[in-house]
Amino acid sequence: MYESFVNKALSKWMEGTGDEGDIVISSRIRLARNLSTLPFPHLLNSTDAKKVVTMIHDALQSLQAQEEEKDLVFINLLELQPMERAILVDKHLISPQHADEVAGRGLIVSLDESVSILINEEDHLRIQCLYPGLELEKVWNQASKVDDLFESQLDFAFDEKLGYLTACPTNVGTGMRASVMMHLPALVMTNQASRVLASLTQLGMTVRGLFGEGTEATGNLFQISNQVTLGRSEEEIISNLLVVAKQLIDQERMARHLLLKETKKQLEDQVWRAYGILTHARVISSQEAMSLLSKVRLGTDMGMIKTVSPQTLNEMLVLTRPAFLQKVKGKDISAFERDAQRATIIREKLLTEPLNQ
Ligand SMILES: Nc1ncnc2c1ncn2[C@@H]1O[C@H](COP(=O)(O)OP(=O)(O)OP(=O)(O)O)[C@@H](O)[C@H]1O
Repeated sequence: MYESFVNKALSKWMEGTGDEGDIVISSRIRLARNLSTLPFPHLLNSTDAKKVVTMIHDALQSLQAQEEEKDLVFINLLELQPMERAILVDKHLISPQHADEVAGRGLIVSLDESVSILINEEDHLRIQCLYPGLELEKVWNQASKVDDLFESQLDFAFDEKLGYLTACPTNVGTGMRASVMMHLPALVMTNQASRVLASLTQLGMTVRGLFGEGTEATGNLFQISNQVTLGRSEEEIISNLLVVAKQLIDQERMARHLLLKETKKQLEDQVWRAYGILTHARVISSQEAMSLLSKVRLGTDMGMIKTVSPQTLNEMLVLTRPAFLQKVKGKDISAFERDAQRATIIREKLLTEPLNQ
């Protein structure tokens, strides 16, 4: 069953749709929950870790017996090859940490891949919901529904004063991290990104790279999320993030406008050079591909390139990652072979979409 999740590159969050979809790639809500009867994952022995997985799997089966959440699928991560788990990371269905240590861990995913539940990652349950565009309320409604369903079957660790109890004290309270992944190339090109993003910490926000905590921003993609989970309601956290996201969208739009007004030719040159390299290169590193794809995306959003769809660009975020390239070849390949395979995939994808100037 898990094959369908690793065979296709496209997940719902990459559809390139949703509110402000030209700047906000995706919105995510993650809820951290723990069973009241067992120690947190970092203190679990392997027998108890298996017990947690079984209890959550049983809860899912009992929900399904009541005709609830029929499209959720349980996946035994031990059945997957490391390369297949890496694909789930690239699709943002699991965190890099969850792919590394798989014994005593589990995963539940919805068929459209908008919901995934990580079992025994940092907490017993990490319920995550992902949608394309700026759709925080929609993701919150979905995450909250899944949370309620599992809470109807399981006893979650909860304190009247503190709220939900979590392995890391920074998540106590709502256990919620709300985040938006934003494409901010014009703020970077006009040298405003570092200043603007640094100021977000004063507003209680964290800025992370493409794969979350401890990862670099690449391709001008930034993940912005709430830092505080305690003493605020879920709705407050979401509305604060929404305000911040909207301000960033305005600033990015202003920077795009400025680039168009003052340096239109240079901007067009950069966009078309990026398109030219991507459609002709024979060998390309992941870093270079990400940076050029960001420019093509900007050119698409600003109406310079008319035929490349946002969905194709999002899909390439996964298709050009090492794990997927390896999967396409069906065997382990060297770094050089990966770079060559990446160039071929990008060329073929971009050139099948006829060029319109
Ligand atoms: N808006 C988003 N769109 C797509 N993927 C996201 C988004 N926000 C986070 N992710 C992905 O979710 C995974 C986990 O992200 P991150 O480490 O930031 O949060 P977390 O693990 O939920 O929180 P914490 O660090 O508090 O434990 C990463 O793979 C990251 O890329």
